[in-house]
Amino acid sequence: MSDKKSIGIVGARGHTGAELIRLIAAHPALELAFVSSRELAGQRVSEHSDAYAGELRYENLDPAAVAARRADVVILALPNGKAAPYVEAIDAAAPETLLLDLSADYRFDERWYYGLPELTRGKWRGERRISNPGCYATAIQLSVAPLKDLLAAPPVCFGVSGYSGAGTTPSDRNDPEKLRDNLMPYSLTGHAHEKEASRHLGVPVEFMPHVAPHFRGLTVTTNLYLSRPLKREDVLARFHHAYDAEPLVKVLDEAPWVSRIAHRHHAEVGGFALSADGRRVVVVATLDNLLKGAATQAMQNINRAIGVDECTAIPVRRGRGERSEE
Ligand SMILES: NC(=O)C1=CN([C@@H]2O[C@H](COP(=O)(O)OP(=O)(O)OC[C@H]3O[C@@H](n4cnc5c(N)ncnc54)[C@H](OP(=O)(O)O)[C@@H]3O)[C@@H](O)[C@H]2O)C=CC1
Ligand SMILES: CC(=O)N[C@@H](CCC(=O)OP(=O)(O)O)C(=O)O
Repeated sequence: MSDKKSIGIVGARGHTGAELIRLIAAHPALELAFVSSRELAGQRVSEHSDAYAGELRYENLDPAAVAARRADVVILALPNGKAAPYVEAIDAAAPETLLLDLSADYRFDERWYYGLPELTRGKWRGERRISNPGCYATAIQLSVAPLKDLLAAPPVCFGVSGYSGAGTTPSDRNDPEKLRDNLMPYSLTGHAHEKEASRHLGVPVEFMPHVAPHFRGLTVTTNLYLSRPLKREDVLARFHHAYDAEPLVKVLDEAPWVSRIAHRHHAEVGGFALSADGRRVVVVATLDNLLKGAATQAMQNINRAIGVDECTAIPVRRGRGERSEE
């Protein structure tokens, strides 16, 4: 009998579900027990994922059926607003299940651990309910946290995402025709990730998202006014101090490019352009919204909760102070 933990994915047809299947297929301590999709029910997972070689087929599982499987771990990768019936069924029938939700539904719920490991792992108290952060919200928080004590005004964050960020439900924001040669602004005040980042940083931020014609990867460029002047080396030192021990956050001298982050598991933070008076700094962050912005971060959180190294099955190479992925 396998001593691996069983894991199921609800919403496994989607962009993040596909990345999770890839990560789990290579995981030494996890075994894919079920994958739920209404559209792909009956089809072999191996026909849709080149990373998975087993016999498993997609199934259409309702909340009661998911809970009845009694998997050790369940990931919900559903559109926003759809998680509650699954959470309720698991709470009732299998409360010991480790449950991770990728949507925004529990990011403001005090009973759930908000898992942005580099910033919140010290707050994990063994919770079995984990809310995975939003993609832009991850980039915003990683950009602001090292300077949080020096803010003279709310940071202003300009975000540009690839259209995989908008999921697979058809909309203007994932329509390649409408995005062709275009940059589409949306939710310019009050975006959910503005509220999420403000809540978890504990300081207000202002966020202006856009979607672009590329498929995956996002950039957040953040303008921060400081309460006292800093030199560029001081800013760099703060970011290095915050992230040099982190395998999945790289601090760069130059501003990172989104074209270099697709399919990579880490976030990059760099640029650090200062105004002449040292009171304004601009920080640029990139990450792959489907990986560090979703599936990879979920895997970090699950790894920690099942008691294995946080980077298990995440392709990261460490050593000599320089961390880069395989
Ligand atoms: N895309 C991204 O960059 C990021 C996404 N997230 C969040 O992760 C979650 C998943 O995102 P993503 O993978 O992009 O979404 P997709 O739209 O690509 O996939 C959604 C999945 O949910 C299933 N689904 C849709 N509606 C329902 C329903 N009513 N009941 C049951 N299943 C349903 C779909 O499969 P089927 O229809 O076959 O059942 C599909 O498998 C979302 O909450 C999103 O906000 C978080 C960070 C980044
Ligand atoms: C381009 C695009 O549309 N991106 C999504 C963010 C994706 C994400 O992280 O979503 P959740 O917070 O919903 O989990 C958006 O702005 O809503």
